[in-house]
Amino acid sequence: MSPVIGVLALQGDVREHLAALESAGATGTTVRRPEELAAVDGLVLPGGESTTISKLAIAFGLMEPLRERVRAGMPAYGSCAGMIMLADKILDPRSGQETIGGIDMIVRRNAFGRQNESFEAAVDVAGIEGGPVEGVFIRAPWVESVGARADVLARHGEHAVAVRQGNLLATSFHPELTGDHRVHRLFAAMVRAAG
Ligand SMILES: NC(=O)CC[C@H](N)C(=O)O
Repeated sequence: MSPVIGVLALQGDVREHLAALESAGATGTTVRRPEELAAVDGLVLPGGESTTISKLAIAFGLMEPLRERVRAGMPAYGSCAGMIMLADKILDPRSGQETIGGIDMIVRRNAFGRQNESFEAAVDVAGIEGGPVEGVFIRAPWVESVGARADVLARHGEHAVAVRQGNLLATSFHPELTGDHRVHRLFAAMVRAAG
């Protein structure tokens, strides 16, 4: 059976992730309410603006349910702002900014520069066959440091840009914008394996 994977739909590039999940053989659905979160097998946290996503998650009563499901082992994949949401710690949070946490790492927001410094780069990701993926970096975070429980799957230059810890996966870049669905296939396989 194809797993049902939610996309947190508070803000950000929700549609692109839903399309990428469908192409990866999963069923995608939007999640805005705790009841919707309870019904999915895994969750994608899209890119957007992590400060806004944090505020809306609190306002929608989703922050605690998200933390509980992640703690209980629900697979989650965060791209860009979603990576920030899965980090245990932000180096430079805005005041009041919270994360769901779960990955033992410290991230730096906007580390690769501003919007007009956005770029694409080929990124070799451990566990993804068939050559590098095209990474789209838009005001992307990088991983400043990871703890012992997290594995770095990819780097761009010196900096970690893809990390996995158990059922949690995070990338600095946006695979949903490229038409290459291998990262979503990897995540769908993680969700199937957890089910
Ligand atoms: N494309 C993105 O998701 C940008 C992330 C944004 N810079 C943040 O702090 O959330």
